[in-house]
Amino acid sequence: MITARGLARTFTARGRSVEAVRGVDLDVAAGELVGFLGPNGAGKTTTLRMLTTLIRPTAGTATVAGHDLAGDPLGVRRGIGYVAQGAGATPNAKVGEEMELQGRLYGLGKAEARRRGVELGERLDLSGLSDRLVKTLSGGQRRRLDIALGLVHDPKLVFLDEPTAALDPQSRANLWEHIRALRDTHGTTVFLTTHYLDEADALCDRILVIDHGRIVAEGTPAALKAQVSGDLVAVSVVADDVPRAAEIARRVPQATEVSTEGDAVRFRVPRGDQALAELLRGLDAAGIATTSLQVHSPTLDDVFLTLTGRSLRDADQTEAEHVPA
Ligand SMILES: Nc1ncnc2c1ncn2[C@@H]1O[C@H](COP(=O)(O)OP(=O)(O)OP(=O)(O)O)[C@@H](O)[C@H]1O
Repeated sequence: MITARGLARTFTARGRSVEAVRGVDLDVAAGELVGFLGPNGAGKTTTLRMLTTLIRPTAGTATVAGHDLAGDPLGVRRGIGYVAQGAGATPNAKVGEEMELQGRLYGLGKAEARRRGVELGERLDLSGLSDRLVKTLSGGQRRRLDIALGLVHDPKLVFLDEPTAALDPQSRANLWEHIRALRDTHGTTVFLTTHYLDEADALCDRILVIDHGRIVAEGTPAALKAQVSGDLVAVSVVADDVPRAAEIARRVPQATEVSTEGDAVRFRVPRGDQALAELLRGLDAAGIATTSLQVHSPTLDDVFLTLTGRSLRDADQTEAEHVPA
């Protein structure tokens, strides 16, 4: 559905050159729900704007929804939906009118545009709102309307730029359901940007992590997290037993970074759940009682930290501090 090779974009602003995207390779298959994750200023929106024909790449090639980006931008535009950040419904228009207008802009007849508006309204929980002014909608309803407008021509591929930015947790969870349904019920390929770790983790089949205009990691959320040094296992025992417990931990297959602190023994292992059984058997055989046991799985932030030496949250902070006023 998307293939991109060496996609790059440099901006020149106030005599200064900014390499926003520095050679991105992407492959997205039909029916995938892919997340493009990175801190503010990483190059997510610029990549999306290139893939949706809104800006031209400085270098690289891409095929999007079966059409060559440079050779057939109109074909790309017909085949995709794009829901931009803070996307575009007119505040003083009525919801129903806005949907119908969008359908007409895509060349649908009046009756067909109206029918399509009703159908999308039902799909995105907007039924009963068609006479409401856009500006009176809640944040969640507004985002669902933006998505409905992006789907009016029934694209097989939809790009969502920060779809849940600024929504409260309940509206975000609700929107995730709708985004999942796009793929699960309608087979739509979804490519979305986010800088929310939990969103990428909960929603996406596959994640591409971008930083400073380059893709630094790619995989399923589980595979990415497994790349990090693994789960952290912590076991507490009676203080006198700590040296023996540490010895038993060292014998757990694939255990690394075994350390002790107070009454706790900690180590890393690829699969914490499996290691736990092994560890408990060893402790039991040695007659050592445990007072607590914990397994911490790595987060996507740990992945980013391992790859870049910075936390995603810190990176966001750093970028935010550099945004000119
Ligand atoms: N039109 C432009 N002119 C100059 N620089 C730009 C322009 N658009 C983007 N940039 C710069 O390119 C870099 C990447 O920006 P981009 O908007 O793609 O990041 P992003 O990952 O989408 O961030 P956010 O999460 O904040 O939307 C930033 O340094 C940004 O300031």
